[in-house]
Amino acid sequence: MARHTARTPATPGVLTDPLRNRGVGFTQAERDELGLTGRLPSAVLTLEQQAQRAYQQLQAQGGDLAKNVYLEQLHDRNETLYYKVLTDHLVELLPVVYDPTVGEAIEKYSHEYRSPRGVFLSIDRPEDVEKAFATVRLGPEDVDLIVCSDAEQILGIGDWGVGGIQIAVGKLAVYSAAAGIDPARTLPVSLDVGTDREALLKDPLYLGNRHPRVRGAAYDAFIETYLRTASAMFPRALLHFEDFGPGNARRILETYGGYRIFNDDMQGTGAITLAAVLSAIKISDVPLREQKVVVFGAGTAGVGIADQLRDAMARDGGGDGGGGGDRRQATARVWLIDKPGLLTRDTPDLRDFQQPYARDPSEVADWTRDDGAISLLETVKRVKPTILVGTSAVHGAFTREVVEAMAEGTERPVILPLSNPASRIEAMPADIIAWSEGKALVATGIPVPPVEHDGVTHQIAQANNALLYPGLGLGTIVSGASKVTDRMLSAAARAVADQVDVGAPGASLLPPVEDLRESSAITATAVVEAAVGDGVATGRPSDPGRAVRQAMWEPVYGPVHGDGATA
Ligand SMILES: NC(=O)C1=CN([C@@H]2O[C@H](COP(=O)(O)OP(=O)(O)OC[C@H]3O[C@@H](n4cnc5c(N)ncnc54)[C@H](O)[C@@H]3O)[C@@H](O)[C@H]2O)C=CC1
Ligand SMILES: CC(=O)C(=O)O
Ligand SMILES: [Mg+2]
Repeated sequence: MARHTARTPATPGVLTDPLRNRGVGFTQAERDELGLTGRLPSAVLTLEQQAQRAYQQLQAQGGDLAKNVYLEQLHDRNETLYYKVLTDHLVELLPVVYDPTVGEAIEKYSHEYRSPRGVFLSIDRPEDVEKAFATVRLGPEDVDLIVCSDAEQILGIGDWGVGGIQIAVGKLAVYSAAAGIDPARTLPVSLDVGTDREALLKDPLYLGNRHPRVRGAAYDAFIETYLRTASAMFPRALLHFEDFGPGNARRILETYGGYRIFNDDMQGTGAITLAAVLSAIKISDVPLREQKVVVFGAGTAGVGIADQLRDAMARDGGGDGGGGGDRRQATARVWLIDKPGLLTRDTPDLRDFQQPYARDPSEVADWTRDDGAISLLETVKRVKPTILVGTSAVHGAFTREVVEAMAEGTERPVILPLSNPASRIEAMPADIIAWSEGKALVATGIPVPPVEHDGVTHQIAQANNALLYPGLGLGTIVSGASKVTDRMLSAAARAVADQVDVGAPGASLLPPVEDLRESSAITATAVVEAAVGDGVATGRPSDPGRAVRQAMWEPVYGPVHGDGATA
């Protein structure tokens, strides 16, 4: 007797395409038109009702990682609904889809994997780069933004191989939720060059290339193939680089400056830190040119920050930040500390980007050394810095002694433990504020609740590049800027700082996350104006503020598109 296998009817394409799917949000007429008759329960819900249900389901998840996984599944099912939930609850959900939970999602990627999102490019098949991009079926005018990562230095948690796709996904979610960049016009990309993490290489479920990281000429050729192909196929796209290792991040940015490229860890982080410093100056009254900056952790982010603070100090001294005496003087107001302690010209194996800041050994000849190294504490005591930046991913590096020495050396020390995720922060704000007796002006990379001290509520600004790069990206897209210039970065930093009122005691140094959409629009407008001023804009809107707001996508159901439609 013939055997009959029960068959589930095939799901219509529109229900499996997250950009078009609305599930029970489709009206009866739309269901008939799209061939969905009888394929959904009878009720029709509004987007608001669907968002309520999704939010209830989200609350039932046990813990932030489970919430992240739930939201990613929603993202893969119905993108409009995902962004509706995310934007309606941005303060609560930003830490779930982004920093710090995204770090955990990346570590567990191969085990929590449900479905692919993004474009996976493998160094073992560079000839497939064009073919892979062709599968997204988007034309040259259809892509505004691509975020890629090779995942060598994810946040402060190191090399996570193909799991790094989730940092690209998370960064794009912030772009769309915070700055209204249309998610249909964005692509997350994994550049899978292998991993040096033994545990991943040995994990039978690991989903990436199972070999050590490829370096040298083959790596460079792969990056070049990516850049050449992406910019030829999608010439309007801004190419955002995220969480590359210190050896590659800056080299790629400098080598390929001719492309429309942006390194978030260097440029975005530098600009948001400059914004926090500009706000702090309004409180401390110490002019920018007189600041003294110690950076602990002189890698991609640390030296990116040093460069932007240095250029801003040089401009404040009367220069253009581009060269000459002011720049030299500003450089001399920055001290870098890395694993060997304070970096001096005779420190072995200095990286090329650290060299400009390395101190003259004669200047520190009588400073105390531990095992030959000049410590952070000794540097703080000697230099009396006004600003201390942490980008080392060393938890607890800002000890009580260090914070007390900062507070002894200057009236209102600016202390910025910027390392992510929470397990890597150099010190918690509650400690910094207590140890400095309420004097320190603090901002952190992760979201931190306010701190009460001596009758003052200190709002802790989130100095995470996410508070700046969405507006910067939107301004770059709206202006059609051919590159991201230094002036666009400093305009973004100023625009962010200008939104802050530091009049009240304990005021935050940066705008709050709940205002991120409005703040991003203001930042984007300043970026468009700077792009026009710098002569790199290819579009010149007569009213930049209006053009920015008109360009911002919102999560609402628009016209429906049947199978075969591209929108
Ligand atoms: N708040 C924000 O927006 C951002 C924060 N970050 C955070 O900054 C941290 C560093 O990130 P990247 O610069 O990309 O990494 P990186 O690897 O390029 O830099 C880290 C640097 O810290 C140094 N370091 C490690 N141990 C040290 C020690 N014991 N003493 C002194 N220096 C030490 C390393 O040698 C390296 O130069 C991460 O935690 C990351 O999450 C990075 C980008 C943006
Ligand atoms: C925020 C960010 O880009 C980082 O921690 O790497
Ligand atoms: Mg990063």
